Amino acid sequence: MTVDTQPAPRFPDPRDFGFTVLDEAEIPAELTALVGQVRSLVDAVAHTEAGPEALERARAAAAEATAALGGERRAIGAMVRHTRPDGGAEYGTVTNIVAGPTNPAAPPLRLERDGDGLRGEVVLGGVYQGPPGLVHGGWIAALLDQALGSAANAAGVPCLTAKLDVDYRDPTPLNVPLHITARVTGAERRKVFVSAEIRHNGEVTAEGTAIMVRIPLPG
Ligand SMILES: CCCCCCCC/C=C\CCCCCCCC(=O)SCCNC(=O)CCNC(=O)[C@H](O)C(C)(C)COP(=O)(O)OP(=O)(O)OC[C@H]1O[C@@H](n2cnc3c(N)ncnc32)[C@H](O)[C@@H]1OP(=O)(O)O
Repeated sequence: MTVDTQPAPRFPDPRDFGFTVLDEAEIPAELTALVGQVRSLVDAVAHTEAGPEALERARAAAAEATAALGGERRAIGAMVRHTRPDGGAEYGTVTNIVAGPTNPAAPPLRLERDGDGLRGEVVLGGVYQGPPGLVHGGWIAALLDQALGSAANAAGVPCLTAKLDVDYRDPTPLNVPLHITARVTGAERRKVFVSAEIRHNGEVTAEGTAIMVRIPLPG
């Protein structure tokens, strides 16, 4: 048996490649609170049965809130740095649709290191619905892709998904804690092989495997 004693490579600093990077501590608490409020609003709008007057009041308040933010916008591609307890850094885009901390459309999924992989927990409400009472299959794939990509990137290798396979084993319910795990299972030249699962109550509802391909970085 071969034991790999190589330390994981350090993820390159995206600033060295022209990306804007903010530390997650730089995200104002007021923005985090606003993002949470907008998530609640989206859920309320999607499910409301309020009458016309209440709907018009809510629309006007939403228009006012949009105007209050002015025209100042963060650049597309801006990244956020998360510093792990061991001092290492992990990066993602700040508006990532699955995990972005400033994106109200993201659940968000937060992943942390667990042994040689990652794990996280997420609850998806009715705005992630596909079949009645169940999570949309595309969102299941999105959760798995994020976990798979994060596992490969957490191993210090900037890479993109080249191939994603999803097995939908059992229906994935809404409004319950979903447990997600992901790990690197192998590597060959520029390919990194990764595997992930979504579980509810300990039962696997979906499994994903992917081939991630390392991005050639200049220099
Ligand atoms: C320091 C700054 C870094 C900044 C960037 C940070 C990254 C992210 C950081 C944090 C993220 C956290 C998590 C994110 C999670 C979400 C992930 C996503 O959603 S990714 C978006 C969707 N995916 C795409 O848009 C890819 C589109 N495809 C491509 O760009 C190319 O096809 C690419 C790069 C994948 C490969 O193209 P080629 O020209 O560079 O390389 P070729 O030679 O074709 O392939 C290399 C090897 O890969 C295999 N390969 C390529 N495609 C394959 C496929 N579909 N199936 C199987 N193998 C494939 C080939 O057979 C070859 O293997 P052999 O070395 O010969 O053994």
